[in-house]
Amino acid sequence: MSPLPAVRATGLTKIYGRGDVAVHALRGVDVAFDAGAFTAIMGPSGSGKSTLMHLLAGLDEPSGGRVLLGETDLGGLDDRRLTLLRRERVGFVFQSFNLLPMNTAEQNITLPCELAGRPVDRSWFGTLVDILGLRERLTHRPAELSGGQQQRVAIARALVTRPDVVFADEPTGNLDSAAGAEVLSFLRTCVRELDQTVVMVTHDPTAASYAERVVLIADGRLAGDITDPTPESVLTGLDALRPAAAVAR
Ligand SMILES: Nc1ncnc2c1ncn2[C@@H]1O[C@H](COP(=O)(O)OP(=O)(O)OP(=O)(O)O)[C@@H](O)[C@H]1O
Repeated sequence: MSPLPAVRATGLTKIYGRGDVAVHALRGVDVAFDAGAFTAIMGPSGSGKSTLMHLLAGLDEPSGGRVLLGETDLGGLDDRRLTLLRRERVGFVFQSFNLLPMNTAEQNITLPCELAGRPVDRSWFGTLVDILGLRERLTHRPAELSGGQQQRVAIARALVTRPDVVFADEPTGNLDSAAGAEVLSFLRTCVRELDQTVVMVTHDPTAASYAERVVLIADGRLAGDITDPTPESVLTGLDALRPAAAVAR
């Protein structure tokens, strides 16, 4: 039997608004993300990537279909349970880092444990800090760190509770290409060496090539699946979506 995916969606639909102004952002998506894998989600602007990620992370409710985080059906959870699940079983990395400016790097990293009222697992914390190259930066505040270092702090923060899955939304969008490449290498190392699960939305084929798999979305539907992507294979996959996207509009 194959191991349970970290997160999966079946028949997922999302309609924003009603009647004439209704937008069908997702039109029936079936997709599973393996535990211990680094997957990128790509597709044209407006294809439904952010919507999919928000539904997978329990940040918004689907119009139809199901999301399962491990064995937990998110549809069966009330608001309080969903909040707890997001806090304890899901990690987030944003384009804009979202660190607390008055807190040190260490305080930013351990914040999710504080919010969950859980002790920090010091050995795991140490592993993360070493893998992410933050040992010498722990007493610095965000303003004293480079963009790449800030994003590495955000990655450590996302991983400190050992979540089932980390969702990264354009994690390199605010970084120059060298810092972006470094952050992506660190993310990949966290997946490979620490057996973490990362699902990343990106517009950048080079960023996507750091993942082990790229899931393509067009017009609210799954439109492709690339294993061991290269920037070239991702570009080819995206190019193939163009006519379909144009016809759909
Ligand atoms: N809150 C909302 N209300 C109404 N329509 C929305 C809302 N959020 C998204 N949409 C629409 O749903 C569709 C999918 O949007 P989504 O943000 O998921 O796409 P995306 O692929 O992430 O786009 P981008 O790459 O531009 O960020 C788009 O047509 C968008 O305009």
